[in-house]
Amino acid sequence: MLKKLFALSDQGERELKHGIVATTIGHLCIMAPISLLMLVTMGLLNRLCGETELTMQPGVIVLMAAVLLLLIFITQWVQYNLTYKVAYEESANRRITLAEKLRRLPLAFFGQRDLSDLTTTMMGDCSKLERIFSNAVPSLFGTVIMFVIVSVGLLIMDWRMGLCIVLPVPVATLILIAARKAQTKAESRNYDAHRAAYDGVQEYLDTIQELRSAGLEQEYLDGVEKKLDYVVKCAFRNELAPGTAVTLAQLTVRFGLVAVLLVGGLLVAQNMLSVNMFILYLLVAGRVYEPFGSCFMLMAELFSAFVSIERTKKMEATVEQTGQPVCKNNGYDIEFKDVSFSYNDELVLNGISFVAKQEQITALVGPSGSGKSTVSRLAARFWDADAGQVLLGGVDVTTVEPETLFKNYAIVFQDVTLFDDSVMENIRLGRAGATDEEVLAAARAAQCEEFVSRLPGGYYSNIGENGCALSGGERQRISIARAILKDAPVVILDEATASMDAENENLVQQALSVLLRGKTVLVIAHRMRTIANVDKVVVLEQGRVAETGTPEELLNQKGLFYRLAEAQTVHR
Ligand SMILES: Nc1ncnc2c1ncn2[C@@H]1O[C@H](COP(=O)(O)OP(=O)(O)OP(=O)(O)O)[C@@H](O)[C@H]1O
Repeated sequence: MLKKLFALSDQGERELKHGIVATTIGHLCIMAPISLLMLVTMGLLNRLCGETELTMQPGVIVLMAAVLLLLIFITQWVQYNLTYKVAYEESANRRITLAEKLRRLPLAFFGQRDLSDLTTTMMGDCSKLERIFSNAVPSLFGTVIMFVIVSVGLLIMDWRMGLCIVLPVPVATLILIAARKAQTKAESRNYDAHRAAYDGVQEYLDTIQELRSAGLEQEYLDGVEKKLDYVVKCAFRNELAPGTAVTLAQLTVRFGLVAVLLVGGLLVAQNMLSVNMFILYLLVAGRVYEPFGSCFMLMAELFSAFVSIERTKKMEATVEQTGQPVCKNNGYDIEFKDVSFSYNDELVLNGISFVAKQEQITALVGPSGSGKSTVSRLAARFWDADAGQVLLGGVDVTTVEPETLFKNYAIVFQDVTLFDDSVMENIRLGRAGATDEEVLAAARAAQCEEFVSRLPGGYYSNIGENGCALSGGERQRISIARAILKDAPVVILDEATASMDAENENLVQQALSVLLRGKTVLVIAHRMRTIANVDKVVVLEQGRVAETGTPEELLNQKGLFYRLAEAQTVHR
């Protein structure tokens, strides 16, 4: 039950149970001094009443107190060790499991969740659960179990006085449960507000150049400020809901002591209860609610943690991309067989069929938004098709584990991602373990030499966050060098040469044409110049294949391809 409720591992559940047992024993030990207090009080009362015989020797009482203190220390030490161990280990495991999960998720998942959402789940939610497991859960369960045991004893000894002590606790718990819905709502709203503010600040920093040049910086900052104000409001409301409920609950349990005083006094006056029993219940009532003070607060914290647990569970439940660890392909033809695909229920590819043959360059052409990039992403199983099949050398790509499949592909994306590292390491990303000489050869083939020689440290120069120290064309050449280094049998070029000047583009085209020989190449290019020498063109229009053929055949057909080519000639 604990495993399911708190999304724990088997070991985590086991250790949490041990922690709960230790906490319960700890709480019971804390209750034990009441019996000692009772003995001392009764001894004092006897003395006041003139009796000379001691109920218990002072030495025995001191010894018992020492034993109890030792017991309390041991149980608390065990409880502390167990609960903190389980909390930190579980948290580390949870983060590793989530990271592993992310590795196996389709890219579609990242399109639906933004970065701050994922970061919050991986870091924020995990930290929150760490706190909850080290603190709230064992203490909460320990307190409840201790209270049930003590309550049974109290009810057996005197059910009337027992009820006075027991009843306020379920009433206080009901108050907290009733407030839970409002608390969960406030917690979700608070989370969304934080995320929106985080996104706003992040976007502001990412787009500061554009905002400044458009004179919109102040306007944008006003928007961010509003989001931050809303965060303050939400955070306040988020504290208010559980705060009110916890205060009410704590007040309710205090009525237990009042009830013991009133009912007990009345029963003693009517000779229906002994003074000793009255004192015992008074002592118990003064002590038994103590753990509940912090417990109610922890309960409110636990309710809020359920929102984090749900988010974590949701992420863990996302369907992974699985498949065989081997790809038994026969050659490297890429075939699309009646493939359809939607982003968020919006159909963007509809019954796409074509073959991109090995040792040939196949160009995907079409107006903006016609689905070219989507086709290339499906070819490498970044996403899985909703219907139809994508085959690599006759093997359905959905039957192969993505990591195994990716080994066959070298991809040059439209948006190049570079790391805050040297040129050398950024290129080496194409093939981990490549020697410096191999990296340099790939860099030269991609025409990087000219701009790298201008950098102060050459290939060892740091290029800043996402290559901010480089121009668009230079970034793309690094990306091409990566692909050259990887030397994979299938190459996908997504607008690979878009940011280069004519001179550079020609040089890179030369390098690519040598590299691409004998490979299956799928190239997305808007410029007709870049596809003049391709073997086959697949023209897309609104997610369908409009035409296929060689560039000459399509020009002669005078269809969409011809019109696109014409339009570019006119506009050049
Ligand atoms: N991650 C995404 N989420 C939702 N819709 C998307 C996503 N990526 C693309 N689309 C939509 O899918 C359609 C096809 O996009 P795609 O990028 O494949 O077209 P394209 O032909 O490559 O366009 P372009 O030439 O402008 O790059 C477009 O309508 C686009 O808005």
